[in-house]
Amino acid sequence: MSNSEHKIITGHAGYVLEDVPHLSDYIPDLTTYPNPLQDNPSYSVVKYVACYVLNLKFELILPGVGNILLMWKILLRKRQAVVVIVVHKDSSRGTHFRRAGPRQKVYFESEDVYACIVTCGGLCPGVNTLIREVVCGLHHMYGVHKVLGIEGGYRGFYSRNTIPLTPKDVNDIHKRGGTILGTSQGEGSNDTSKIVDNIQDRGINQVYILGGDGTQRGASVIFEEIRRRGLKVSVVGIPESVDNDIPVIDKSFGFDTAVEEAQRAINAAHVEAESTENGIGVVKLMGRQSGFIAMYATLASRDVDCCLIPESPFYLKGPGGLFEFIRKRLTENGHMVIVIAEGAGQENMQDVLGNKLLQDVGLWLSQKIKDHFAESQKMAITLKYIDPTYMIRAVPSIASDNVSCTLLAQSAVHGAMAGYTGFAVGTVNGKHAYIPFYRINENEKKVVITDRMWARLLSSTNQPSFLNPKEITTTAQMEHHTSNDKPLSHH
Ligand SMILES: Nc1ncnc2c1ncn2[C@@H]1O[C@H](COP(=O)(O)OP(=O)(O)OP(=O)(O)O)[C@@H](O)[C@H]1O
Ligand SMILES: O=P(O)(O)OC[C@H]1O[C@](O)(CO)[C@@H](O)[C@@H]1O
Ligand SMILES: [Mg+2]
Repeated sequence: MSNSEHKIITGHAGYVLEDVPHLSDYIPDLTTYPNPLQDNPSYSVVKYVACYVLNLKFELILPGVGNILLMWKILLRKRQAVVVIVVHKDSSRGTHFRRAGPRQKVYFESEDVYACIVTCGGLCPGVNTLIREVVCGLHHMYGVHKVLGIEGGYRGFYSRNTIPLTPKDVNDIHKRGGTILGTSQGEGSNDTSKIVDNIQDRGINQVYILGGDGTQRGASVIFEEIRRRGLKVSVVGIPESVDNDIPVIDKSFGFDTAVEEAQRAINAAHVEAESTENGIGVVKLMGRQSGFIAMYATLASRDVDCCLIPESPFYLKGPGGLFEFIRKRLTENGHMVIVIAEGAGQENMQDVLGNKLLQDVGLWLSQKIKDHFAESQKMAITLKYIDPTYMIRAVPSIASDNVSCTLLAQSAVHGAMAGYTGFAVGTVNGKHAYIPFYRINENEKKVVITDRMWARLLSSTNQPSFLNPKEITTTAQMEHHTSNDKPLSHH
């Protein structure tokens, strides 16, 4: 299987499984071992033993009155139980991914596993939790005792010291923000060949890679090189984006924490704004390419009068423009809060020659508002600008993200132990799945401004959409294709 080839299995009723690579694809006659979880007392009490997600076989299609029933029979080894999964007609079509979870057979003996963890790219709440849970998952579920932390991102493989990681070492790291391993950013800041040499020389056979889009592209290249060399090494990506802009997956870990933390800035802006006559609070939030943080922080807060995101262009002057709306809201309420994602309004920030100005959009907008109301001299305003950018991602993750990270780490460990490789873990339509790297790396997820969620936001703030009906139709047509890309369900 070359880089350009994907492992795609098709079935009846338009069923497509976009599968992930497996060590046995390129290494013949690998020995398998019973999954040690079968003797784990914690799992023995699980009634339905569905923790063993067997490699499902498509068995039979029954056309029904409204639905086509897809029946998958899973013979559970331990209890000989039969589970039938029913999938509705529409969801049986389209793309499916392999369900994450422990398998009956593993491809590594516990004492032979030598795992490593590396964290790259920008920070995100929850990274330490993931490190902790990969270490603890390997240790407690599979009896793996050799786990190495690579310091300082990819280049740490060949230029930095490593740290042995035991459950004791990582015991309370999830209570801290950042990454205990350190990180590095920037394309081209690694050397794949040297990384794989290092993996090979050390005898590492499981590599857990935490990081954003660039990191996952790097993981894919490392996997390709490992496969080219025929090494028995599982490469697992755990994609991260505080902006929640990873395609395919439902939500990225750390996003909820960032939205929670953003509330503190919005609350402060609101307190400042309502304390003075015609007070305006402007809060700039993360999101260079997508406005999910700004949108969810606005929906959560209810104190926000206007939310501006990269996906929804806006204009300042004239009827339907931002200045008109600000004047109206100040007249009605006496104060207002504006949330702006850092990538919003780039189309406005050009010099007279049309060149892009590399400015802080929050500062730019604040100045424009001040200038406008100073010039018109009919309304004195007081504007306070808050920029909590890095504060919202440098915090420890909240409880719900800790749970997500724990489960993601466990899915990652189960996948590697089962011999899968070259995949990313993530939640798709509510279920953990093993997703091929090319799917994670194909594009960035955006807020779809013709979708219900943006409509809900507009109705909650009652702000202008800044779009005329013709533009809305065009946008809807363009976005129809992208929103249809999401897999409907999975294997
Ligand atoms: N296209 C690529 N191919 C191979 N490796 C890459 C690629 N892009 C980035 N990398 C590697 O991944 C590391 C992290 O990438 P990058 O700095 O783009 O951050 P990221 O993972 O996208 O996270 P964030 O966007 O949150 O900063 C880089 O330092 C580099 O080593
Ligand atoms: O300055 P850095 O470390 O690149 O990170 C900032 C960026 O990271 C992102 O969250 C993307 O992960 C952007 O929205 C943000 O501007
Ligand atoms: Mg990136």
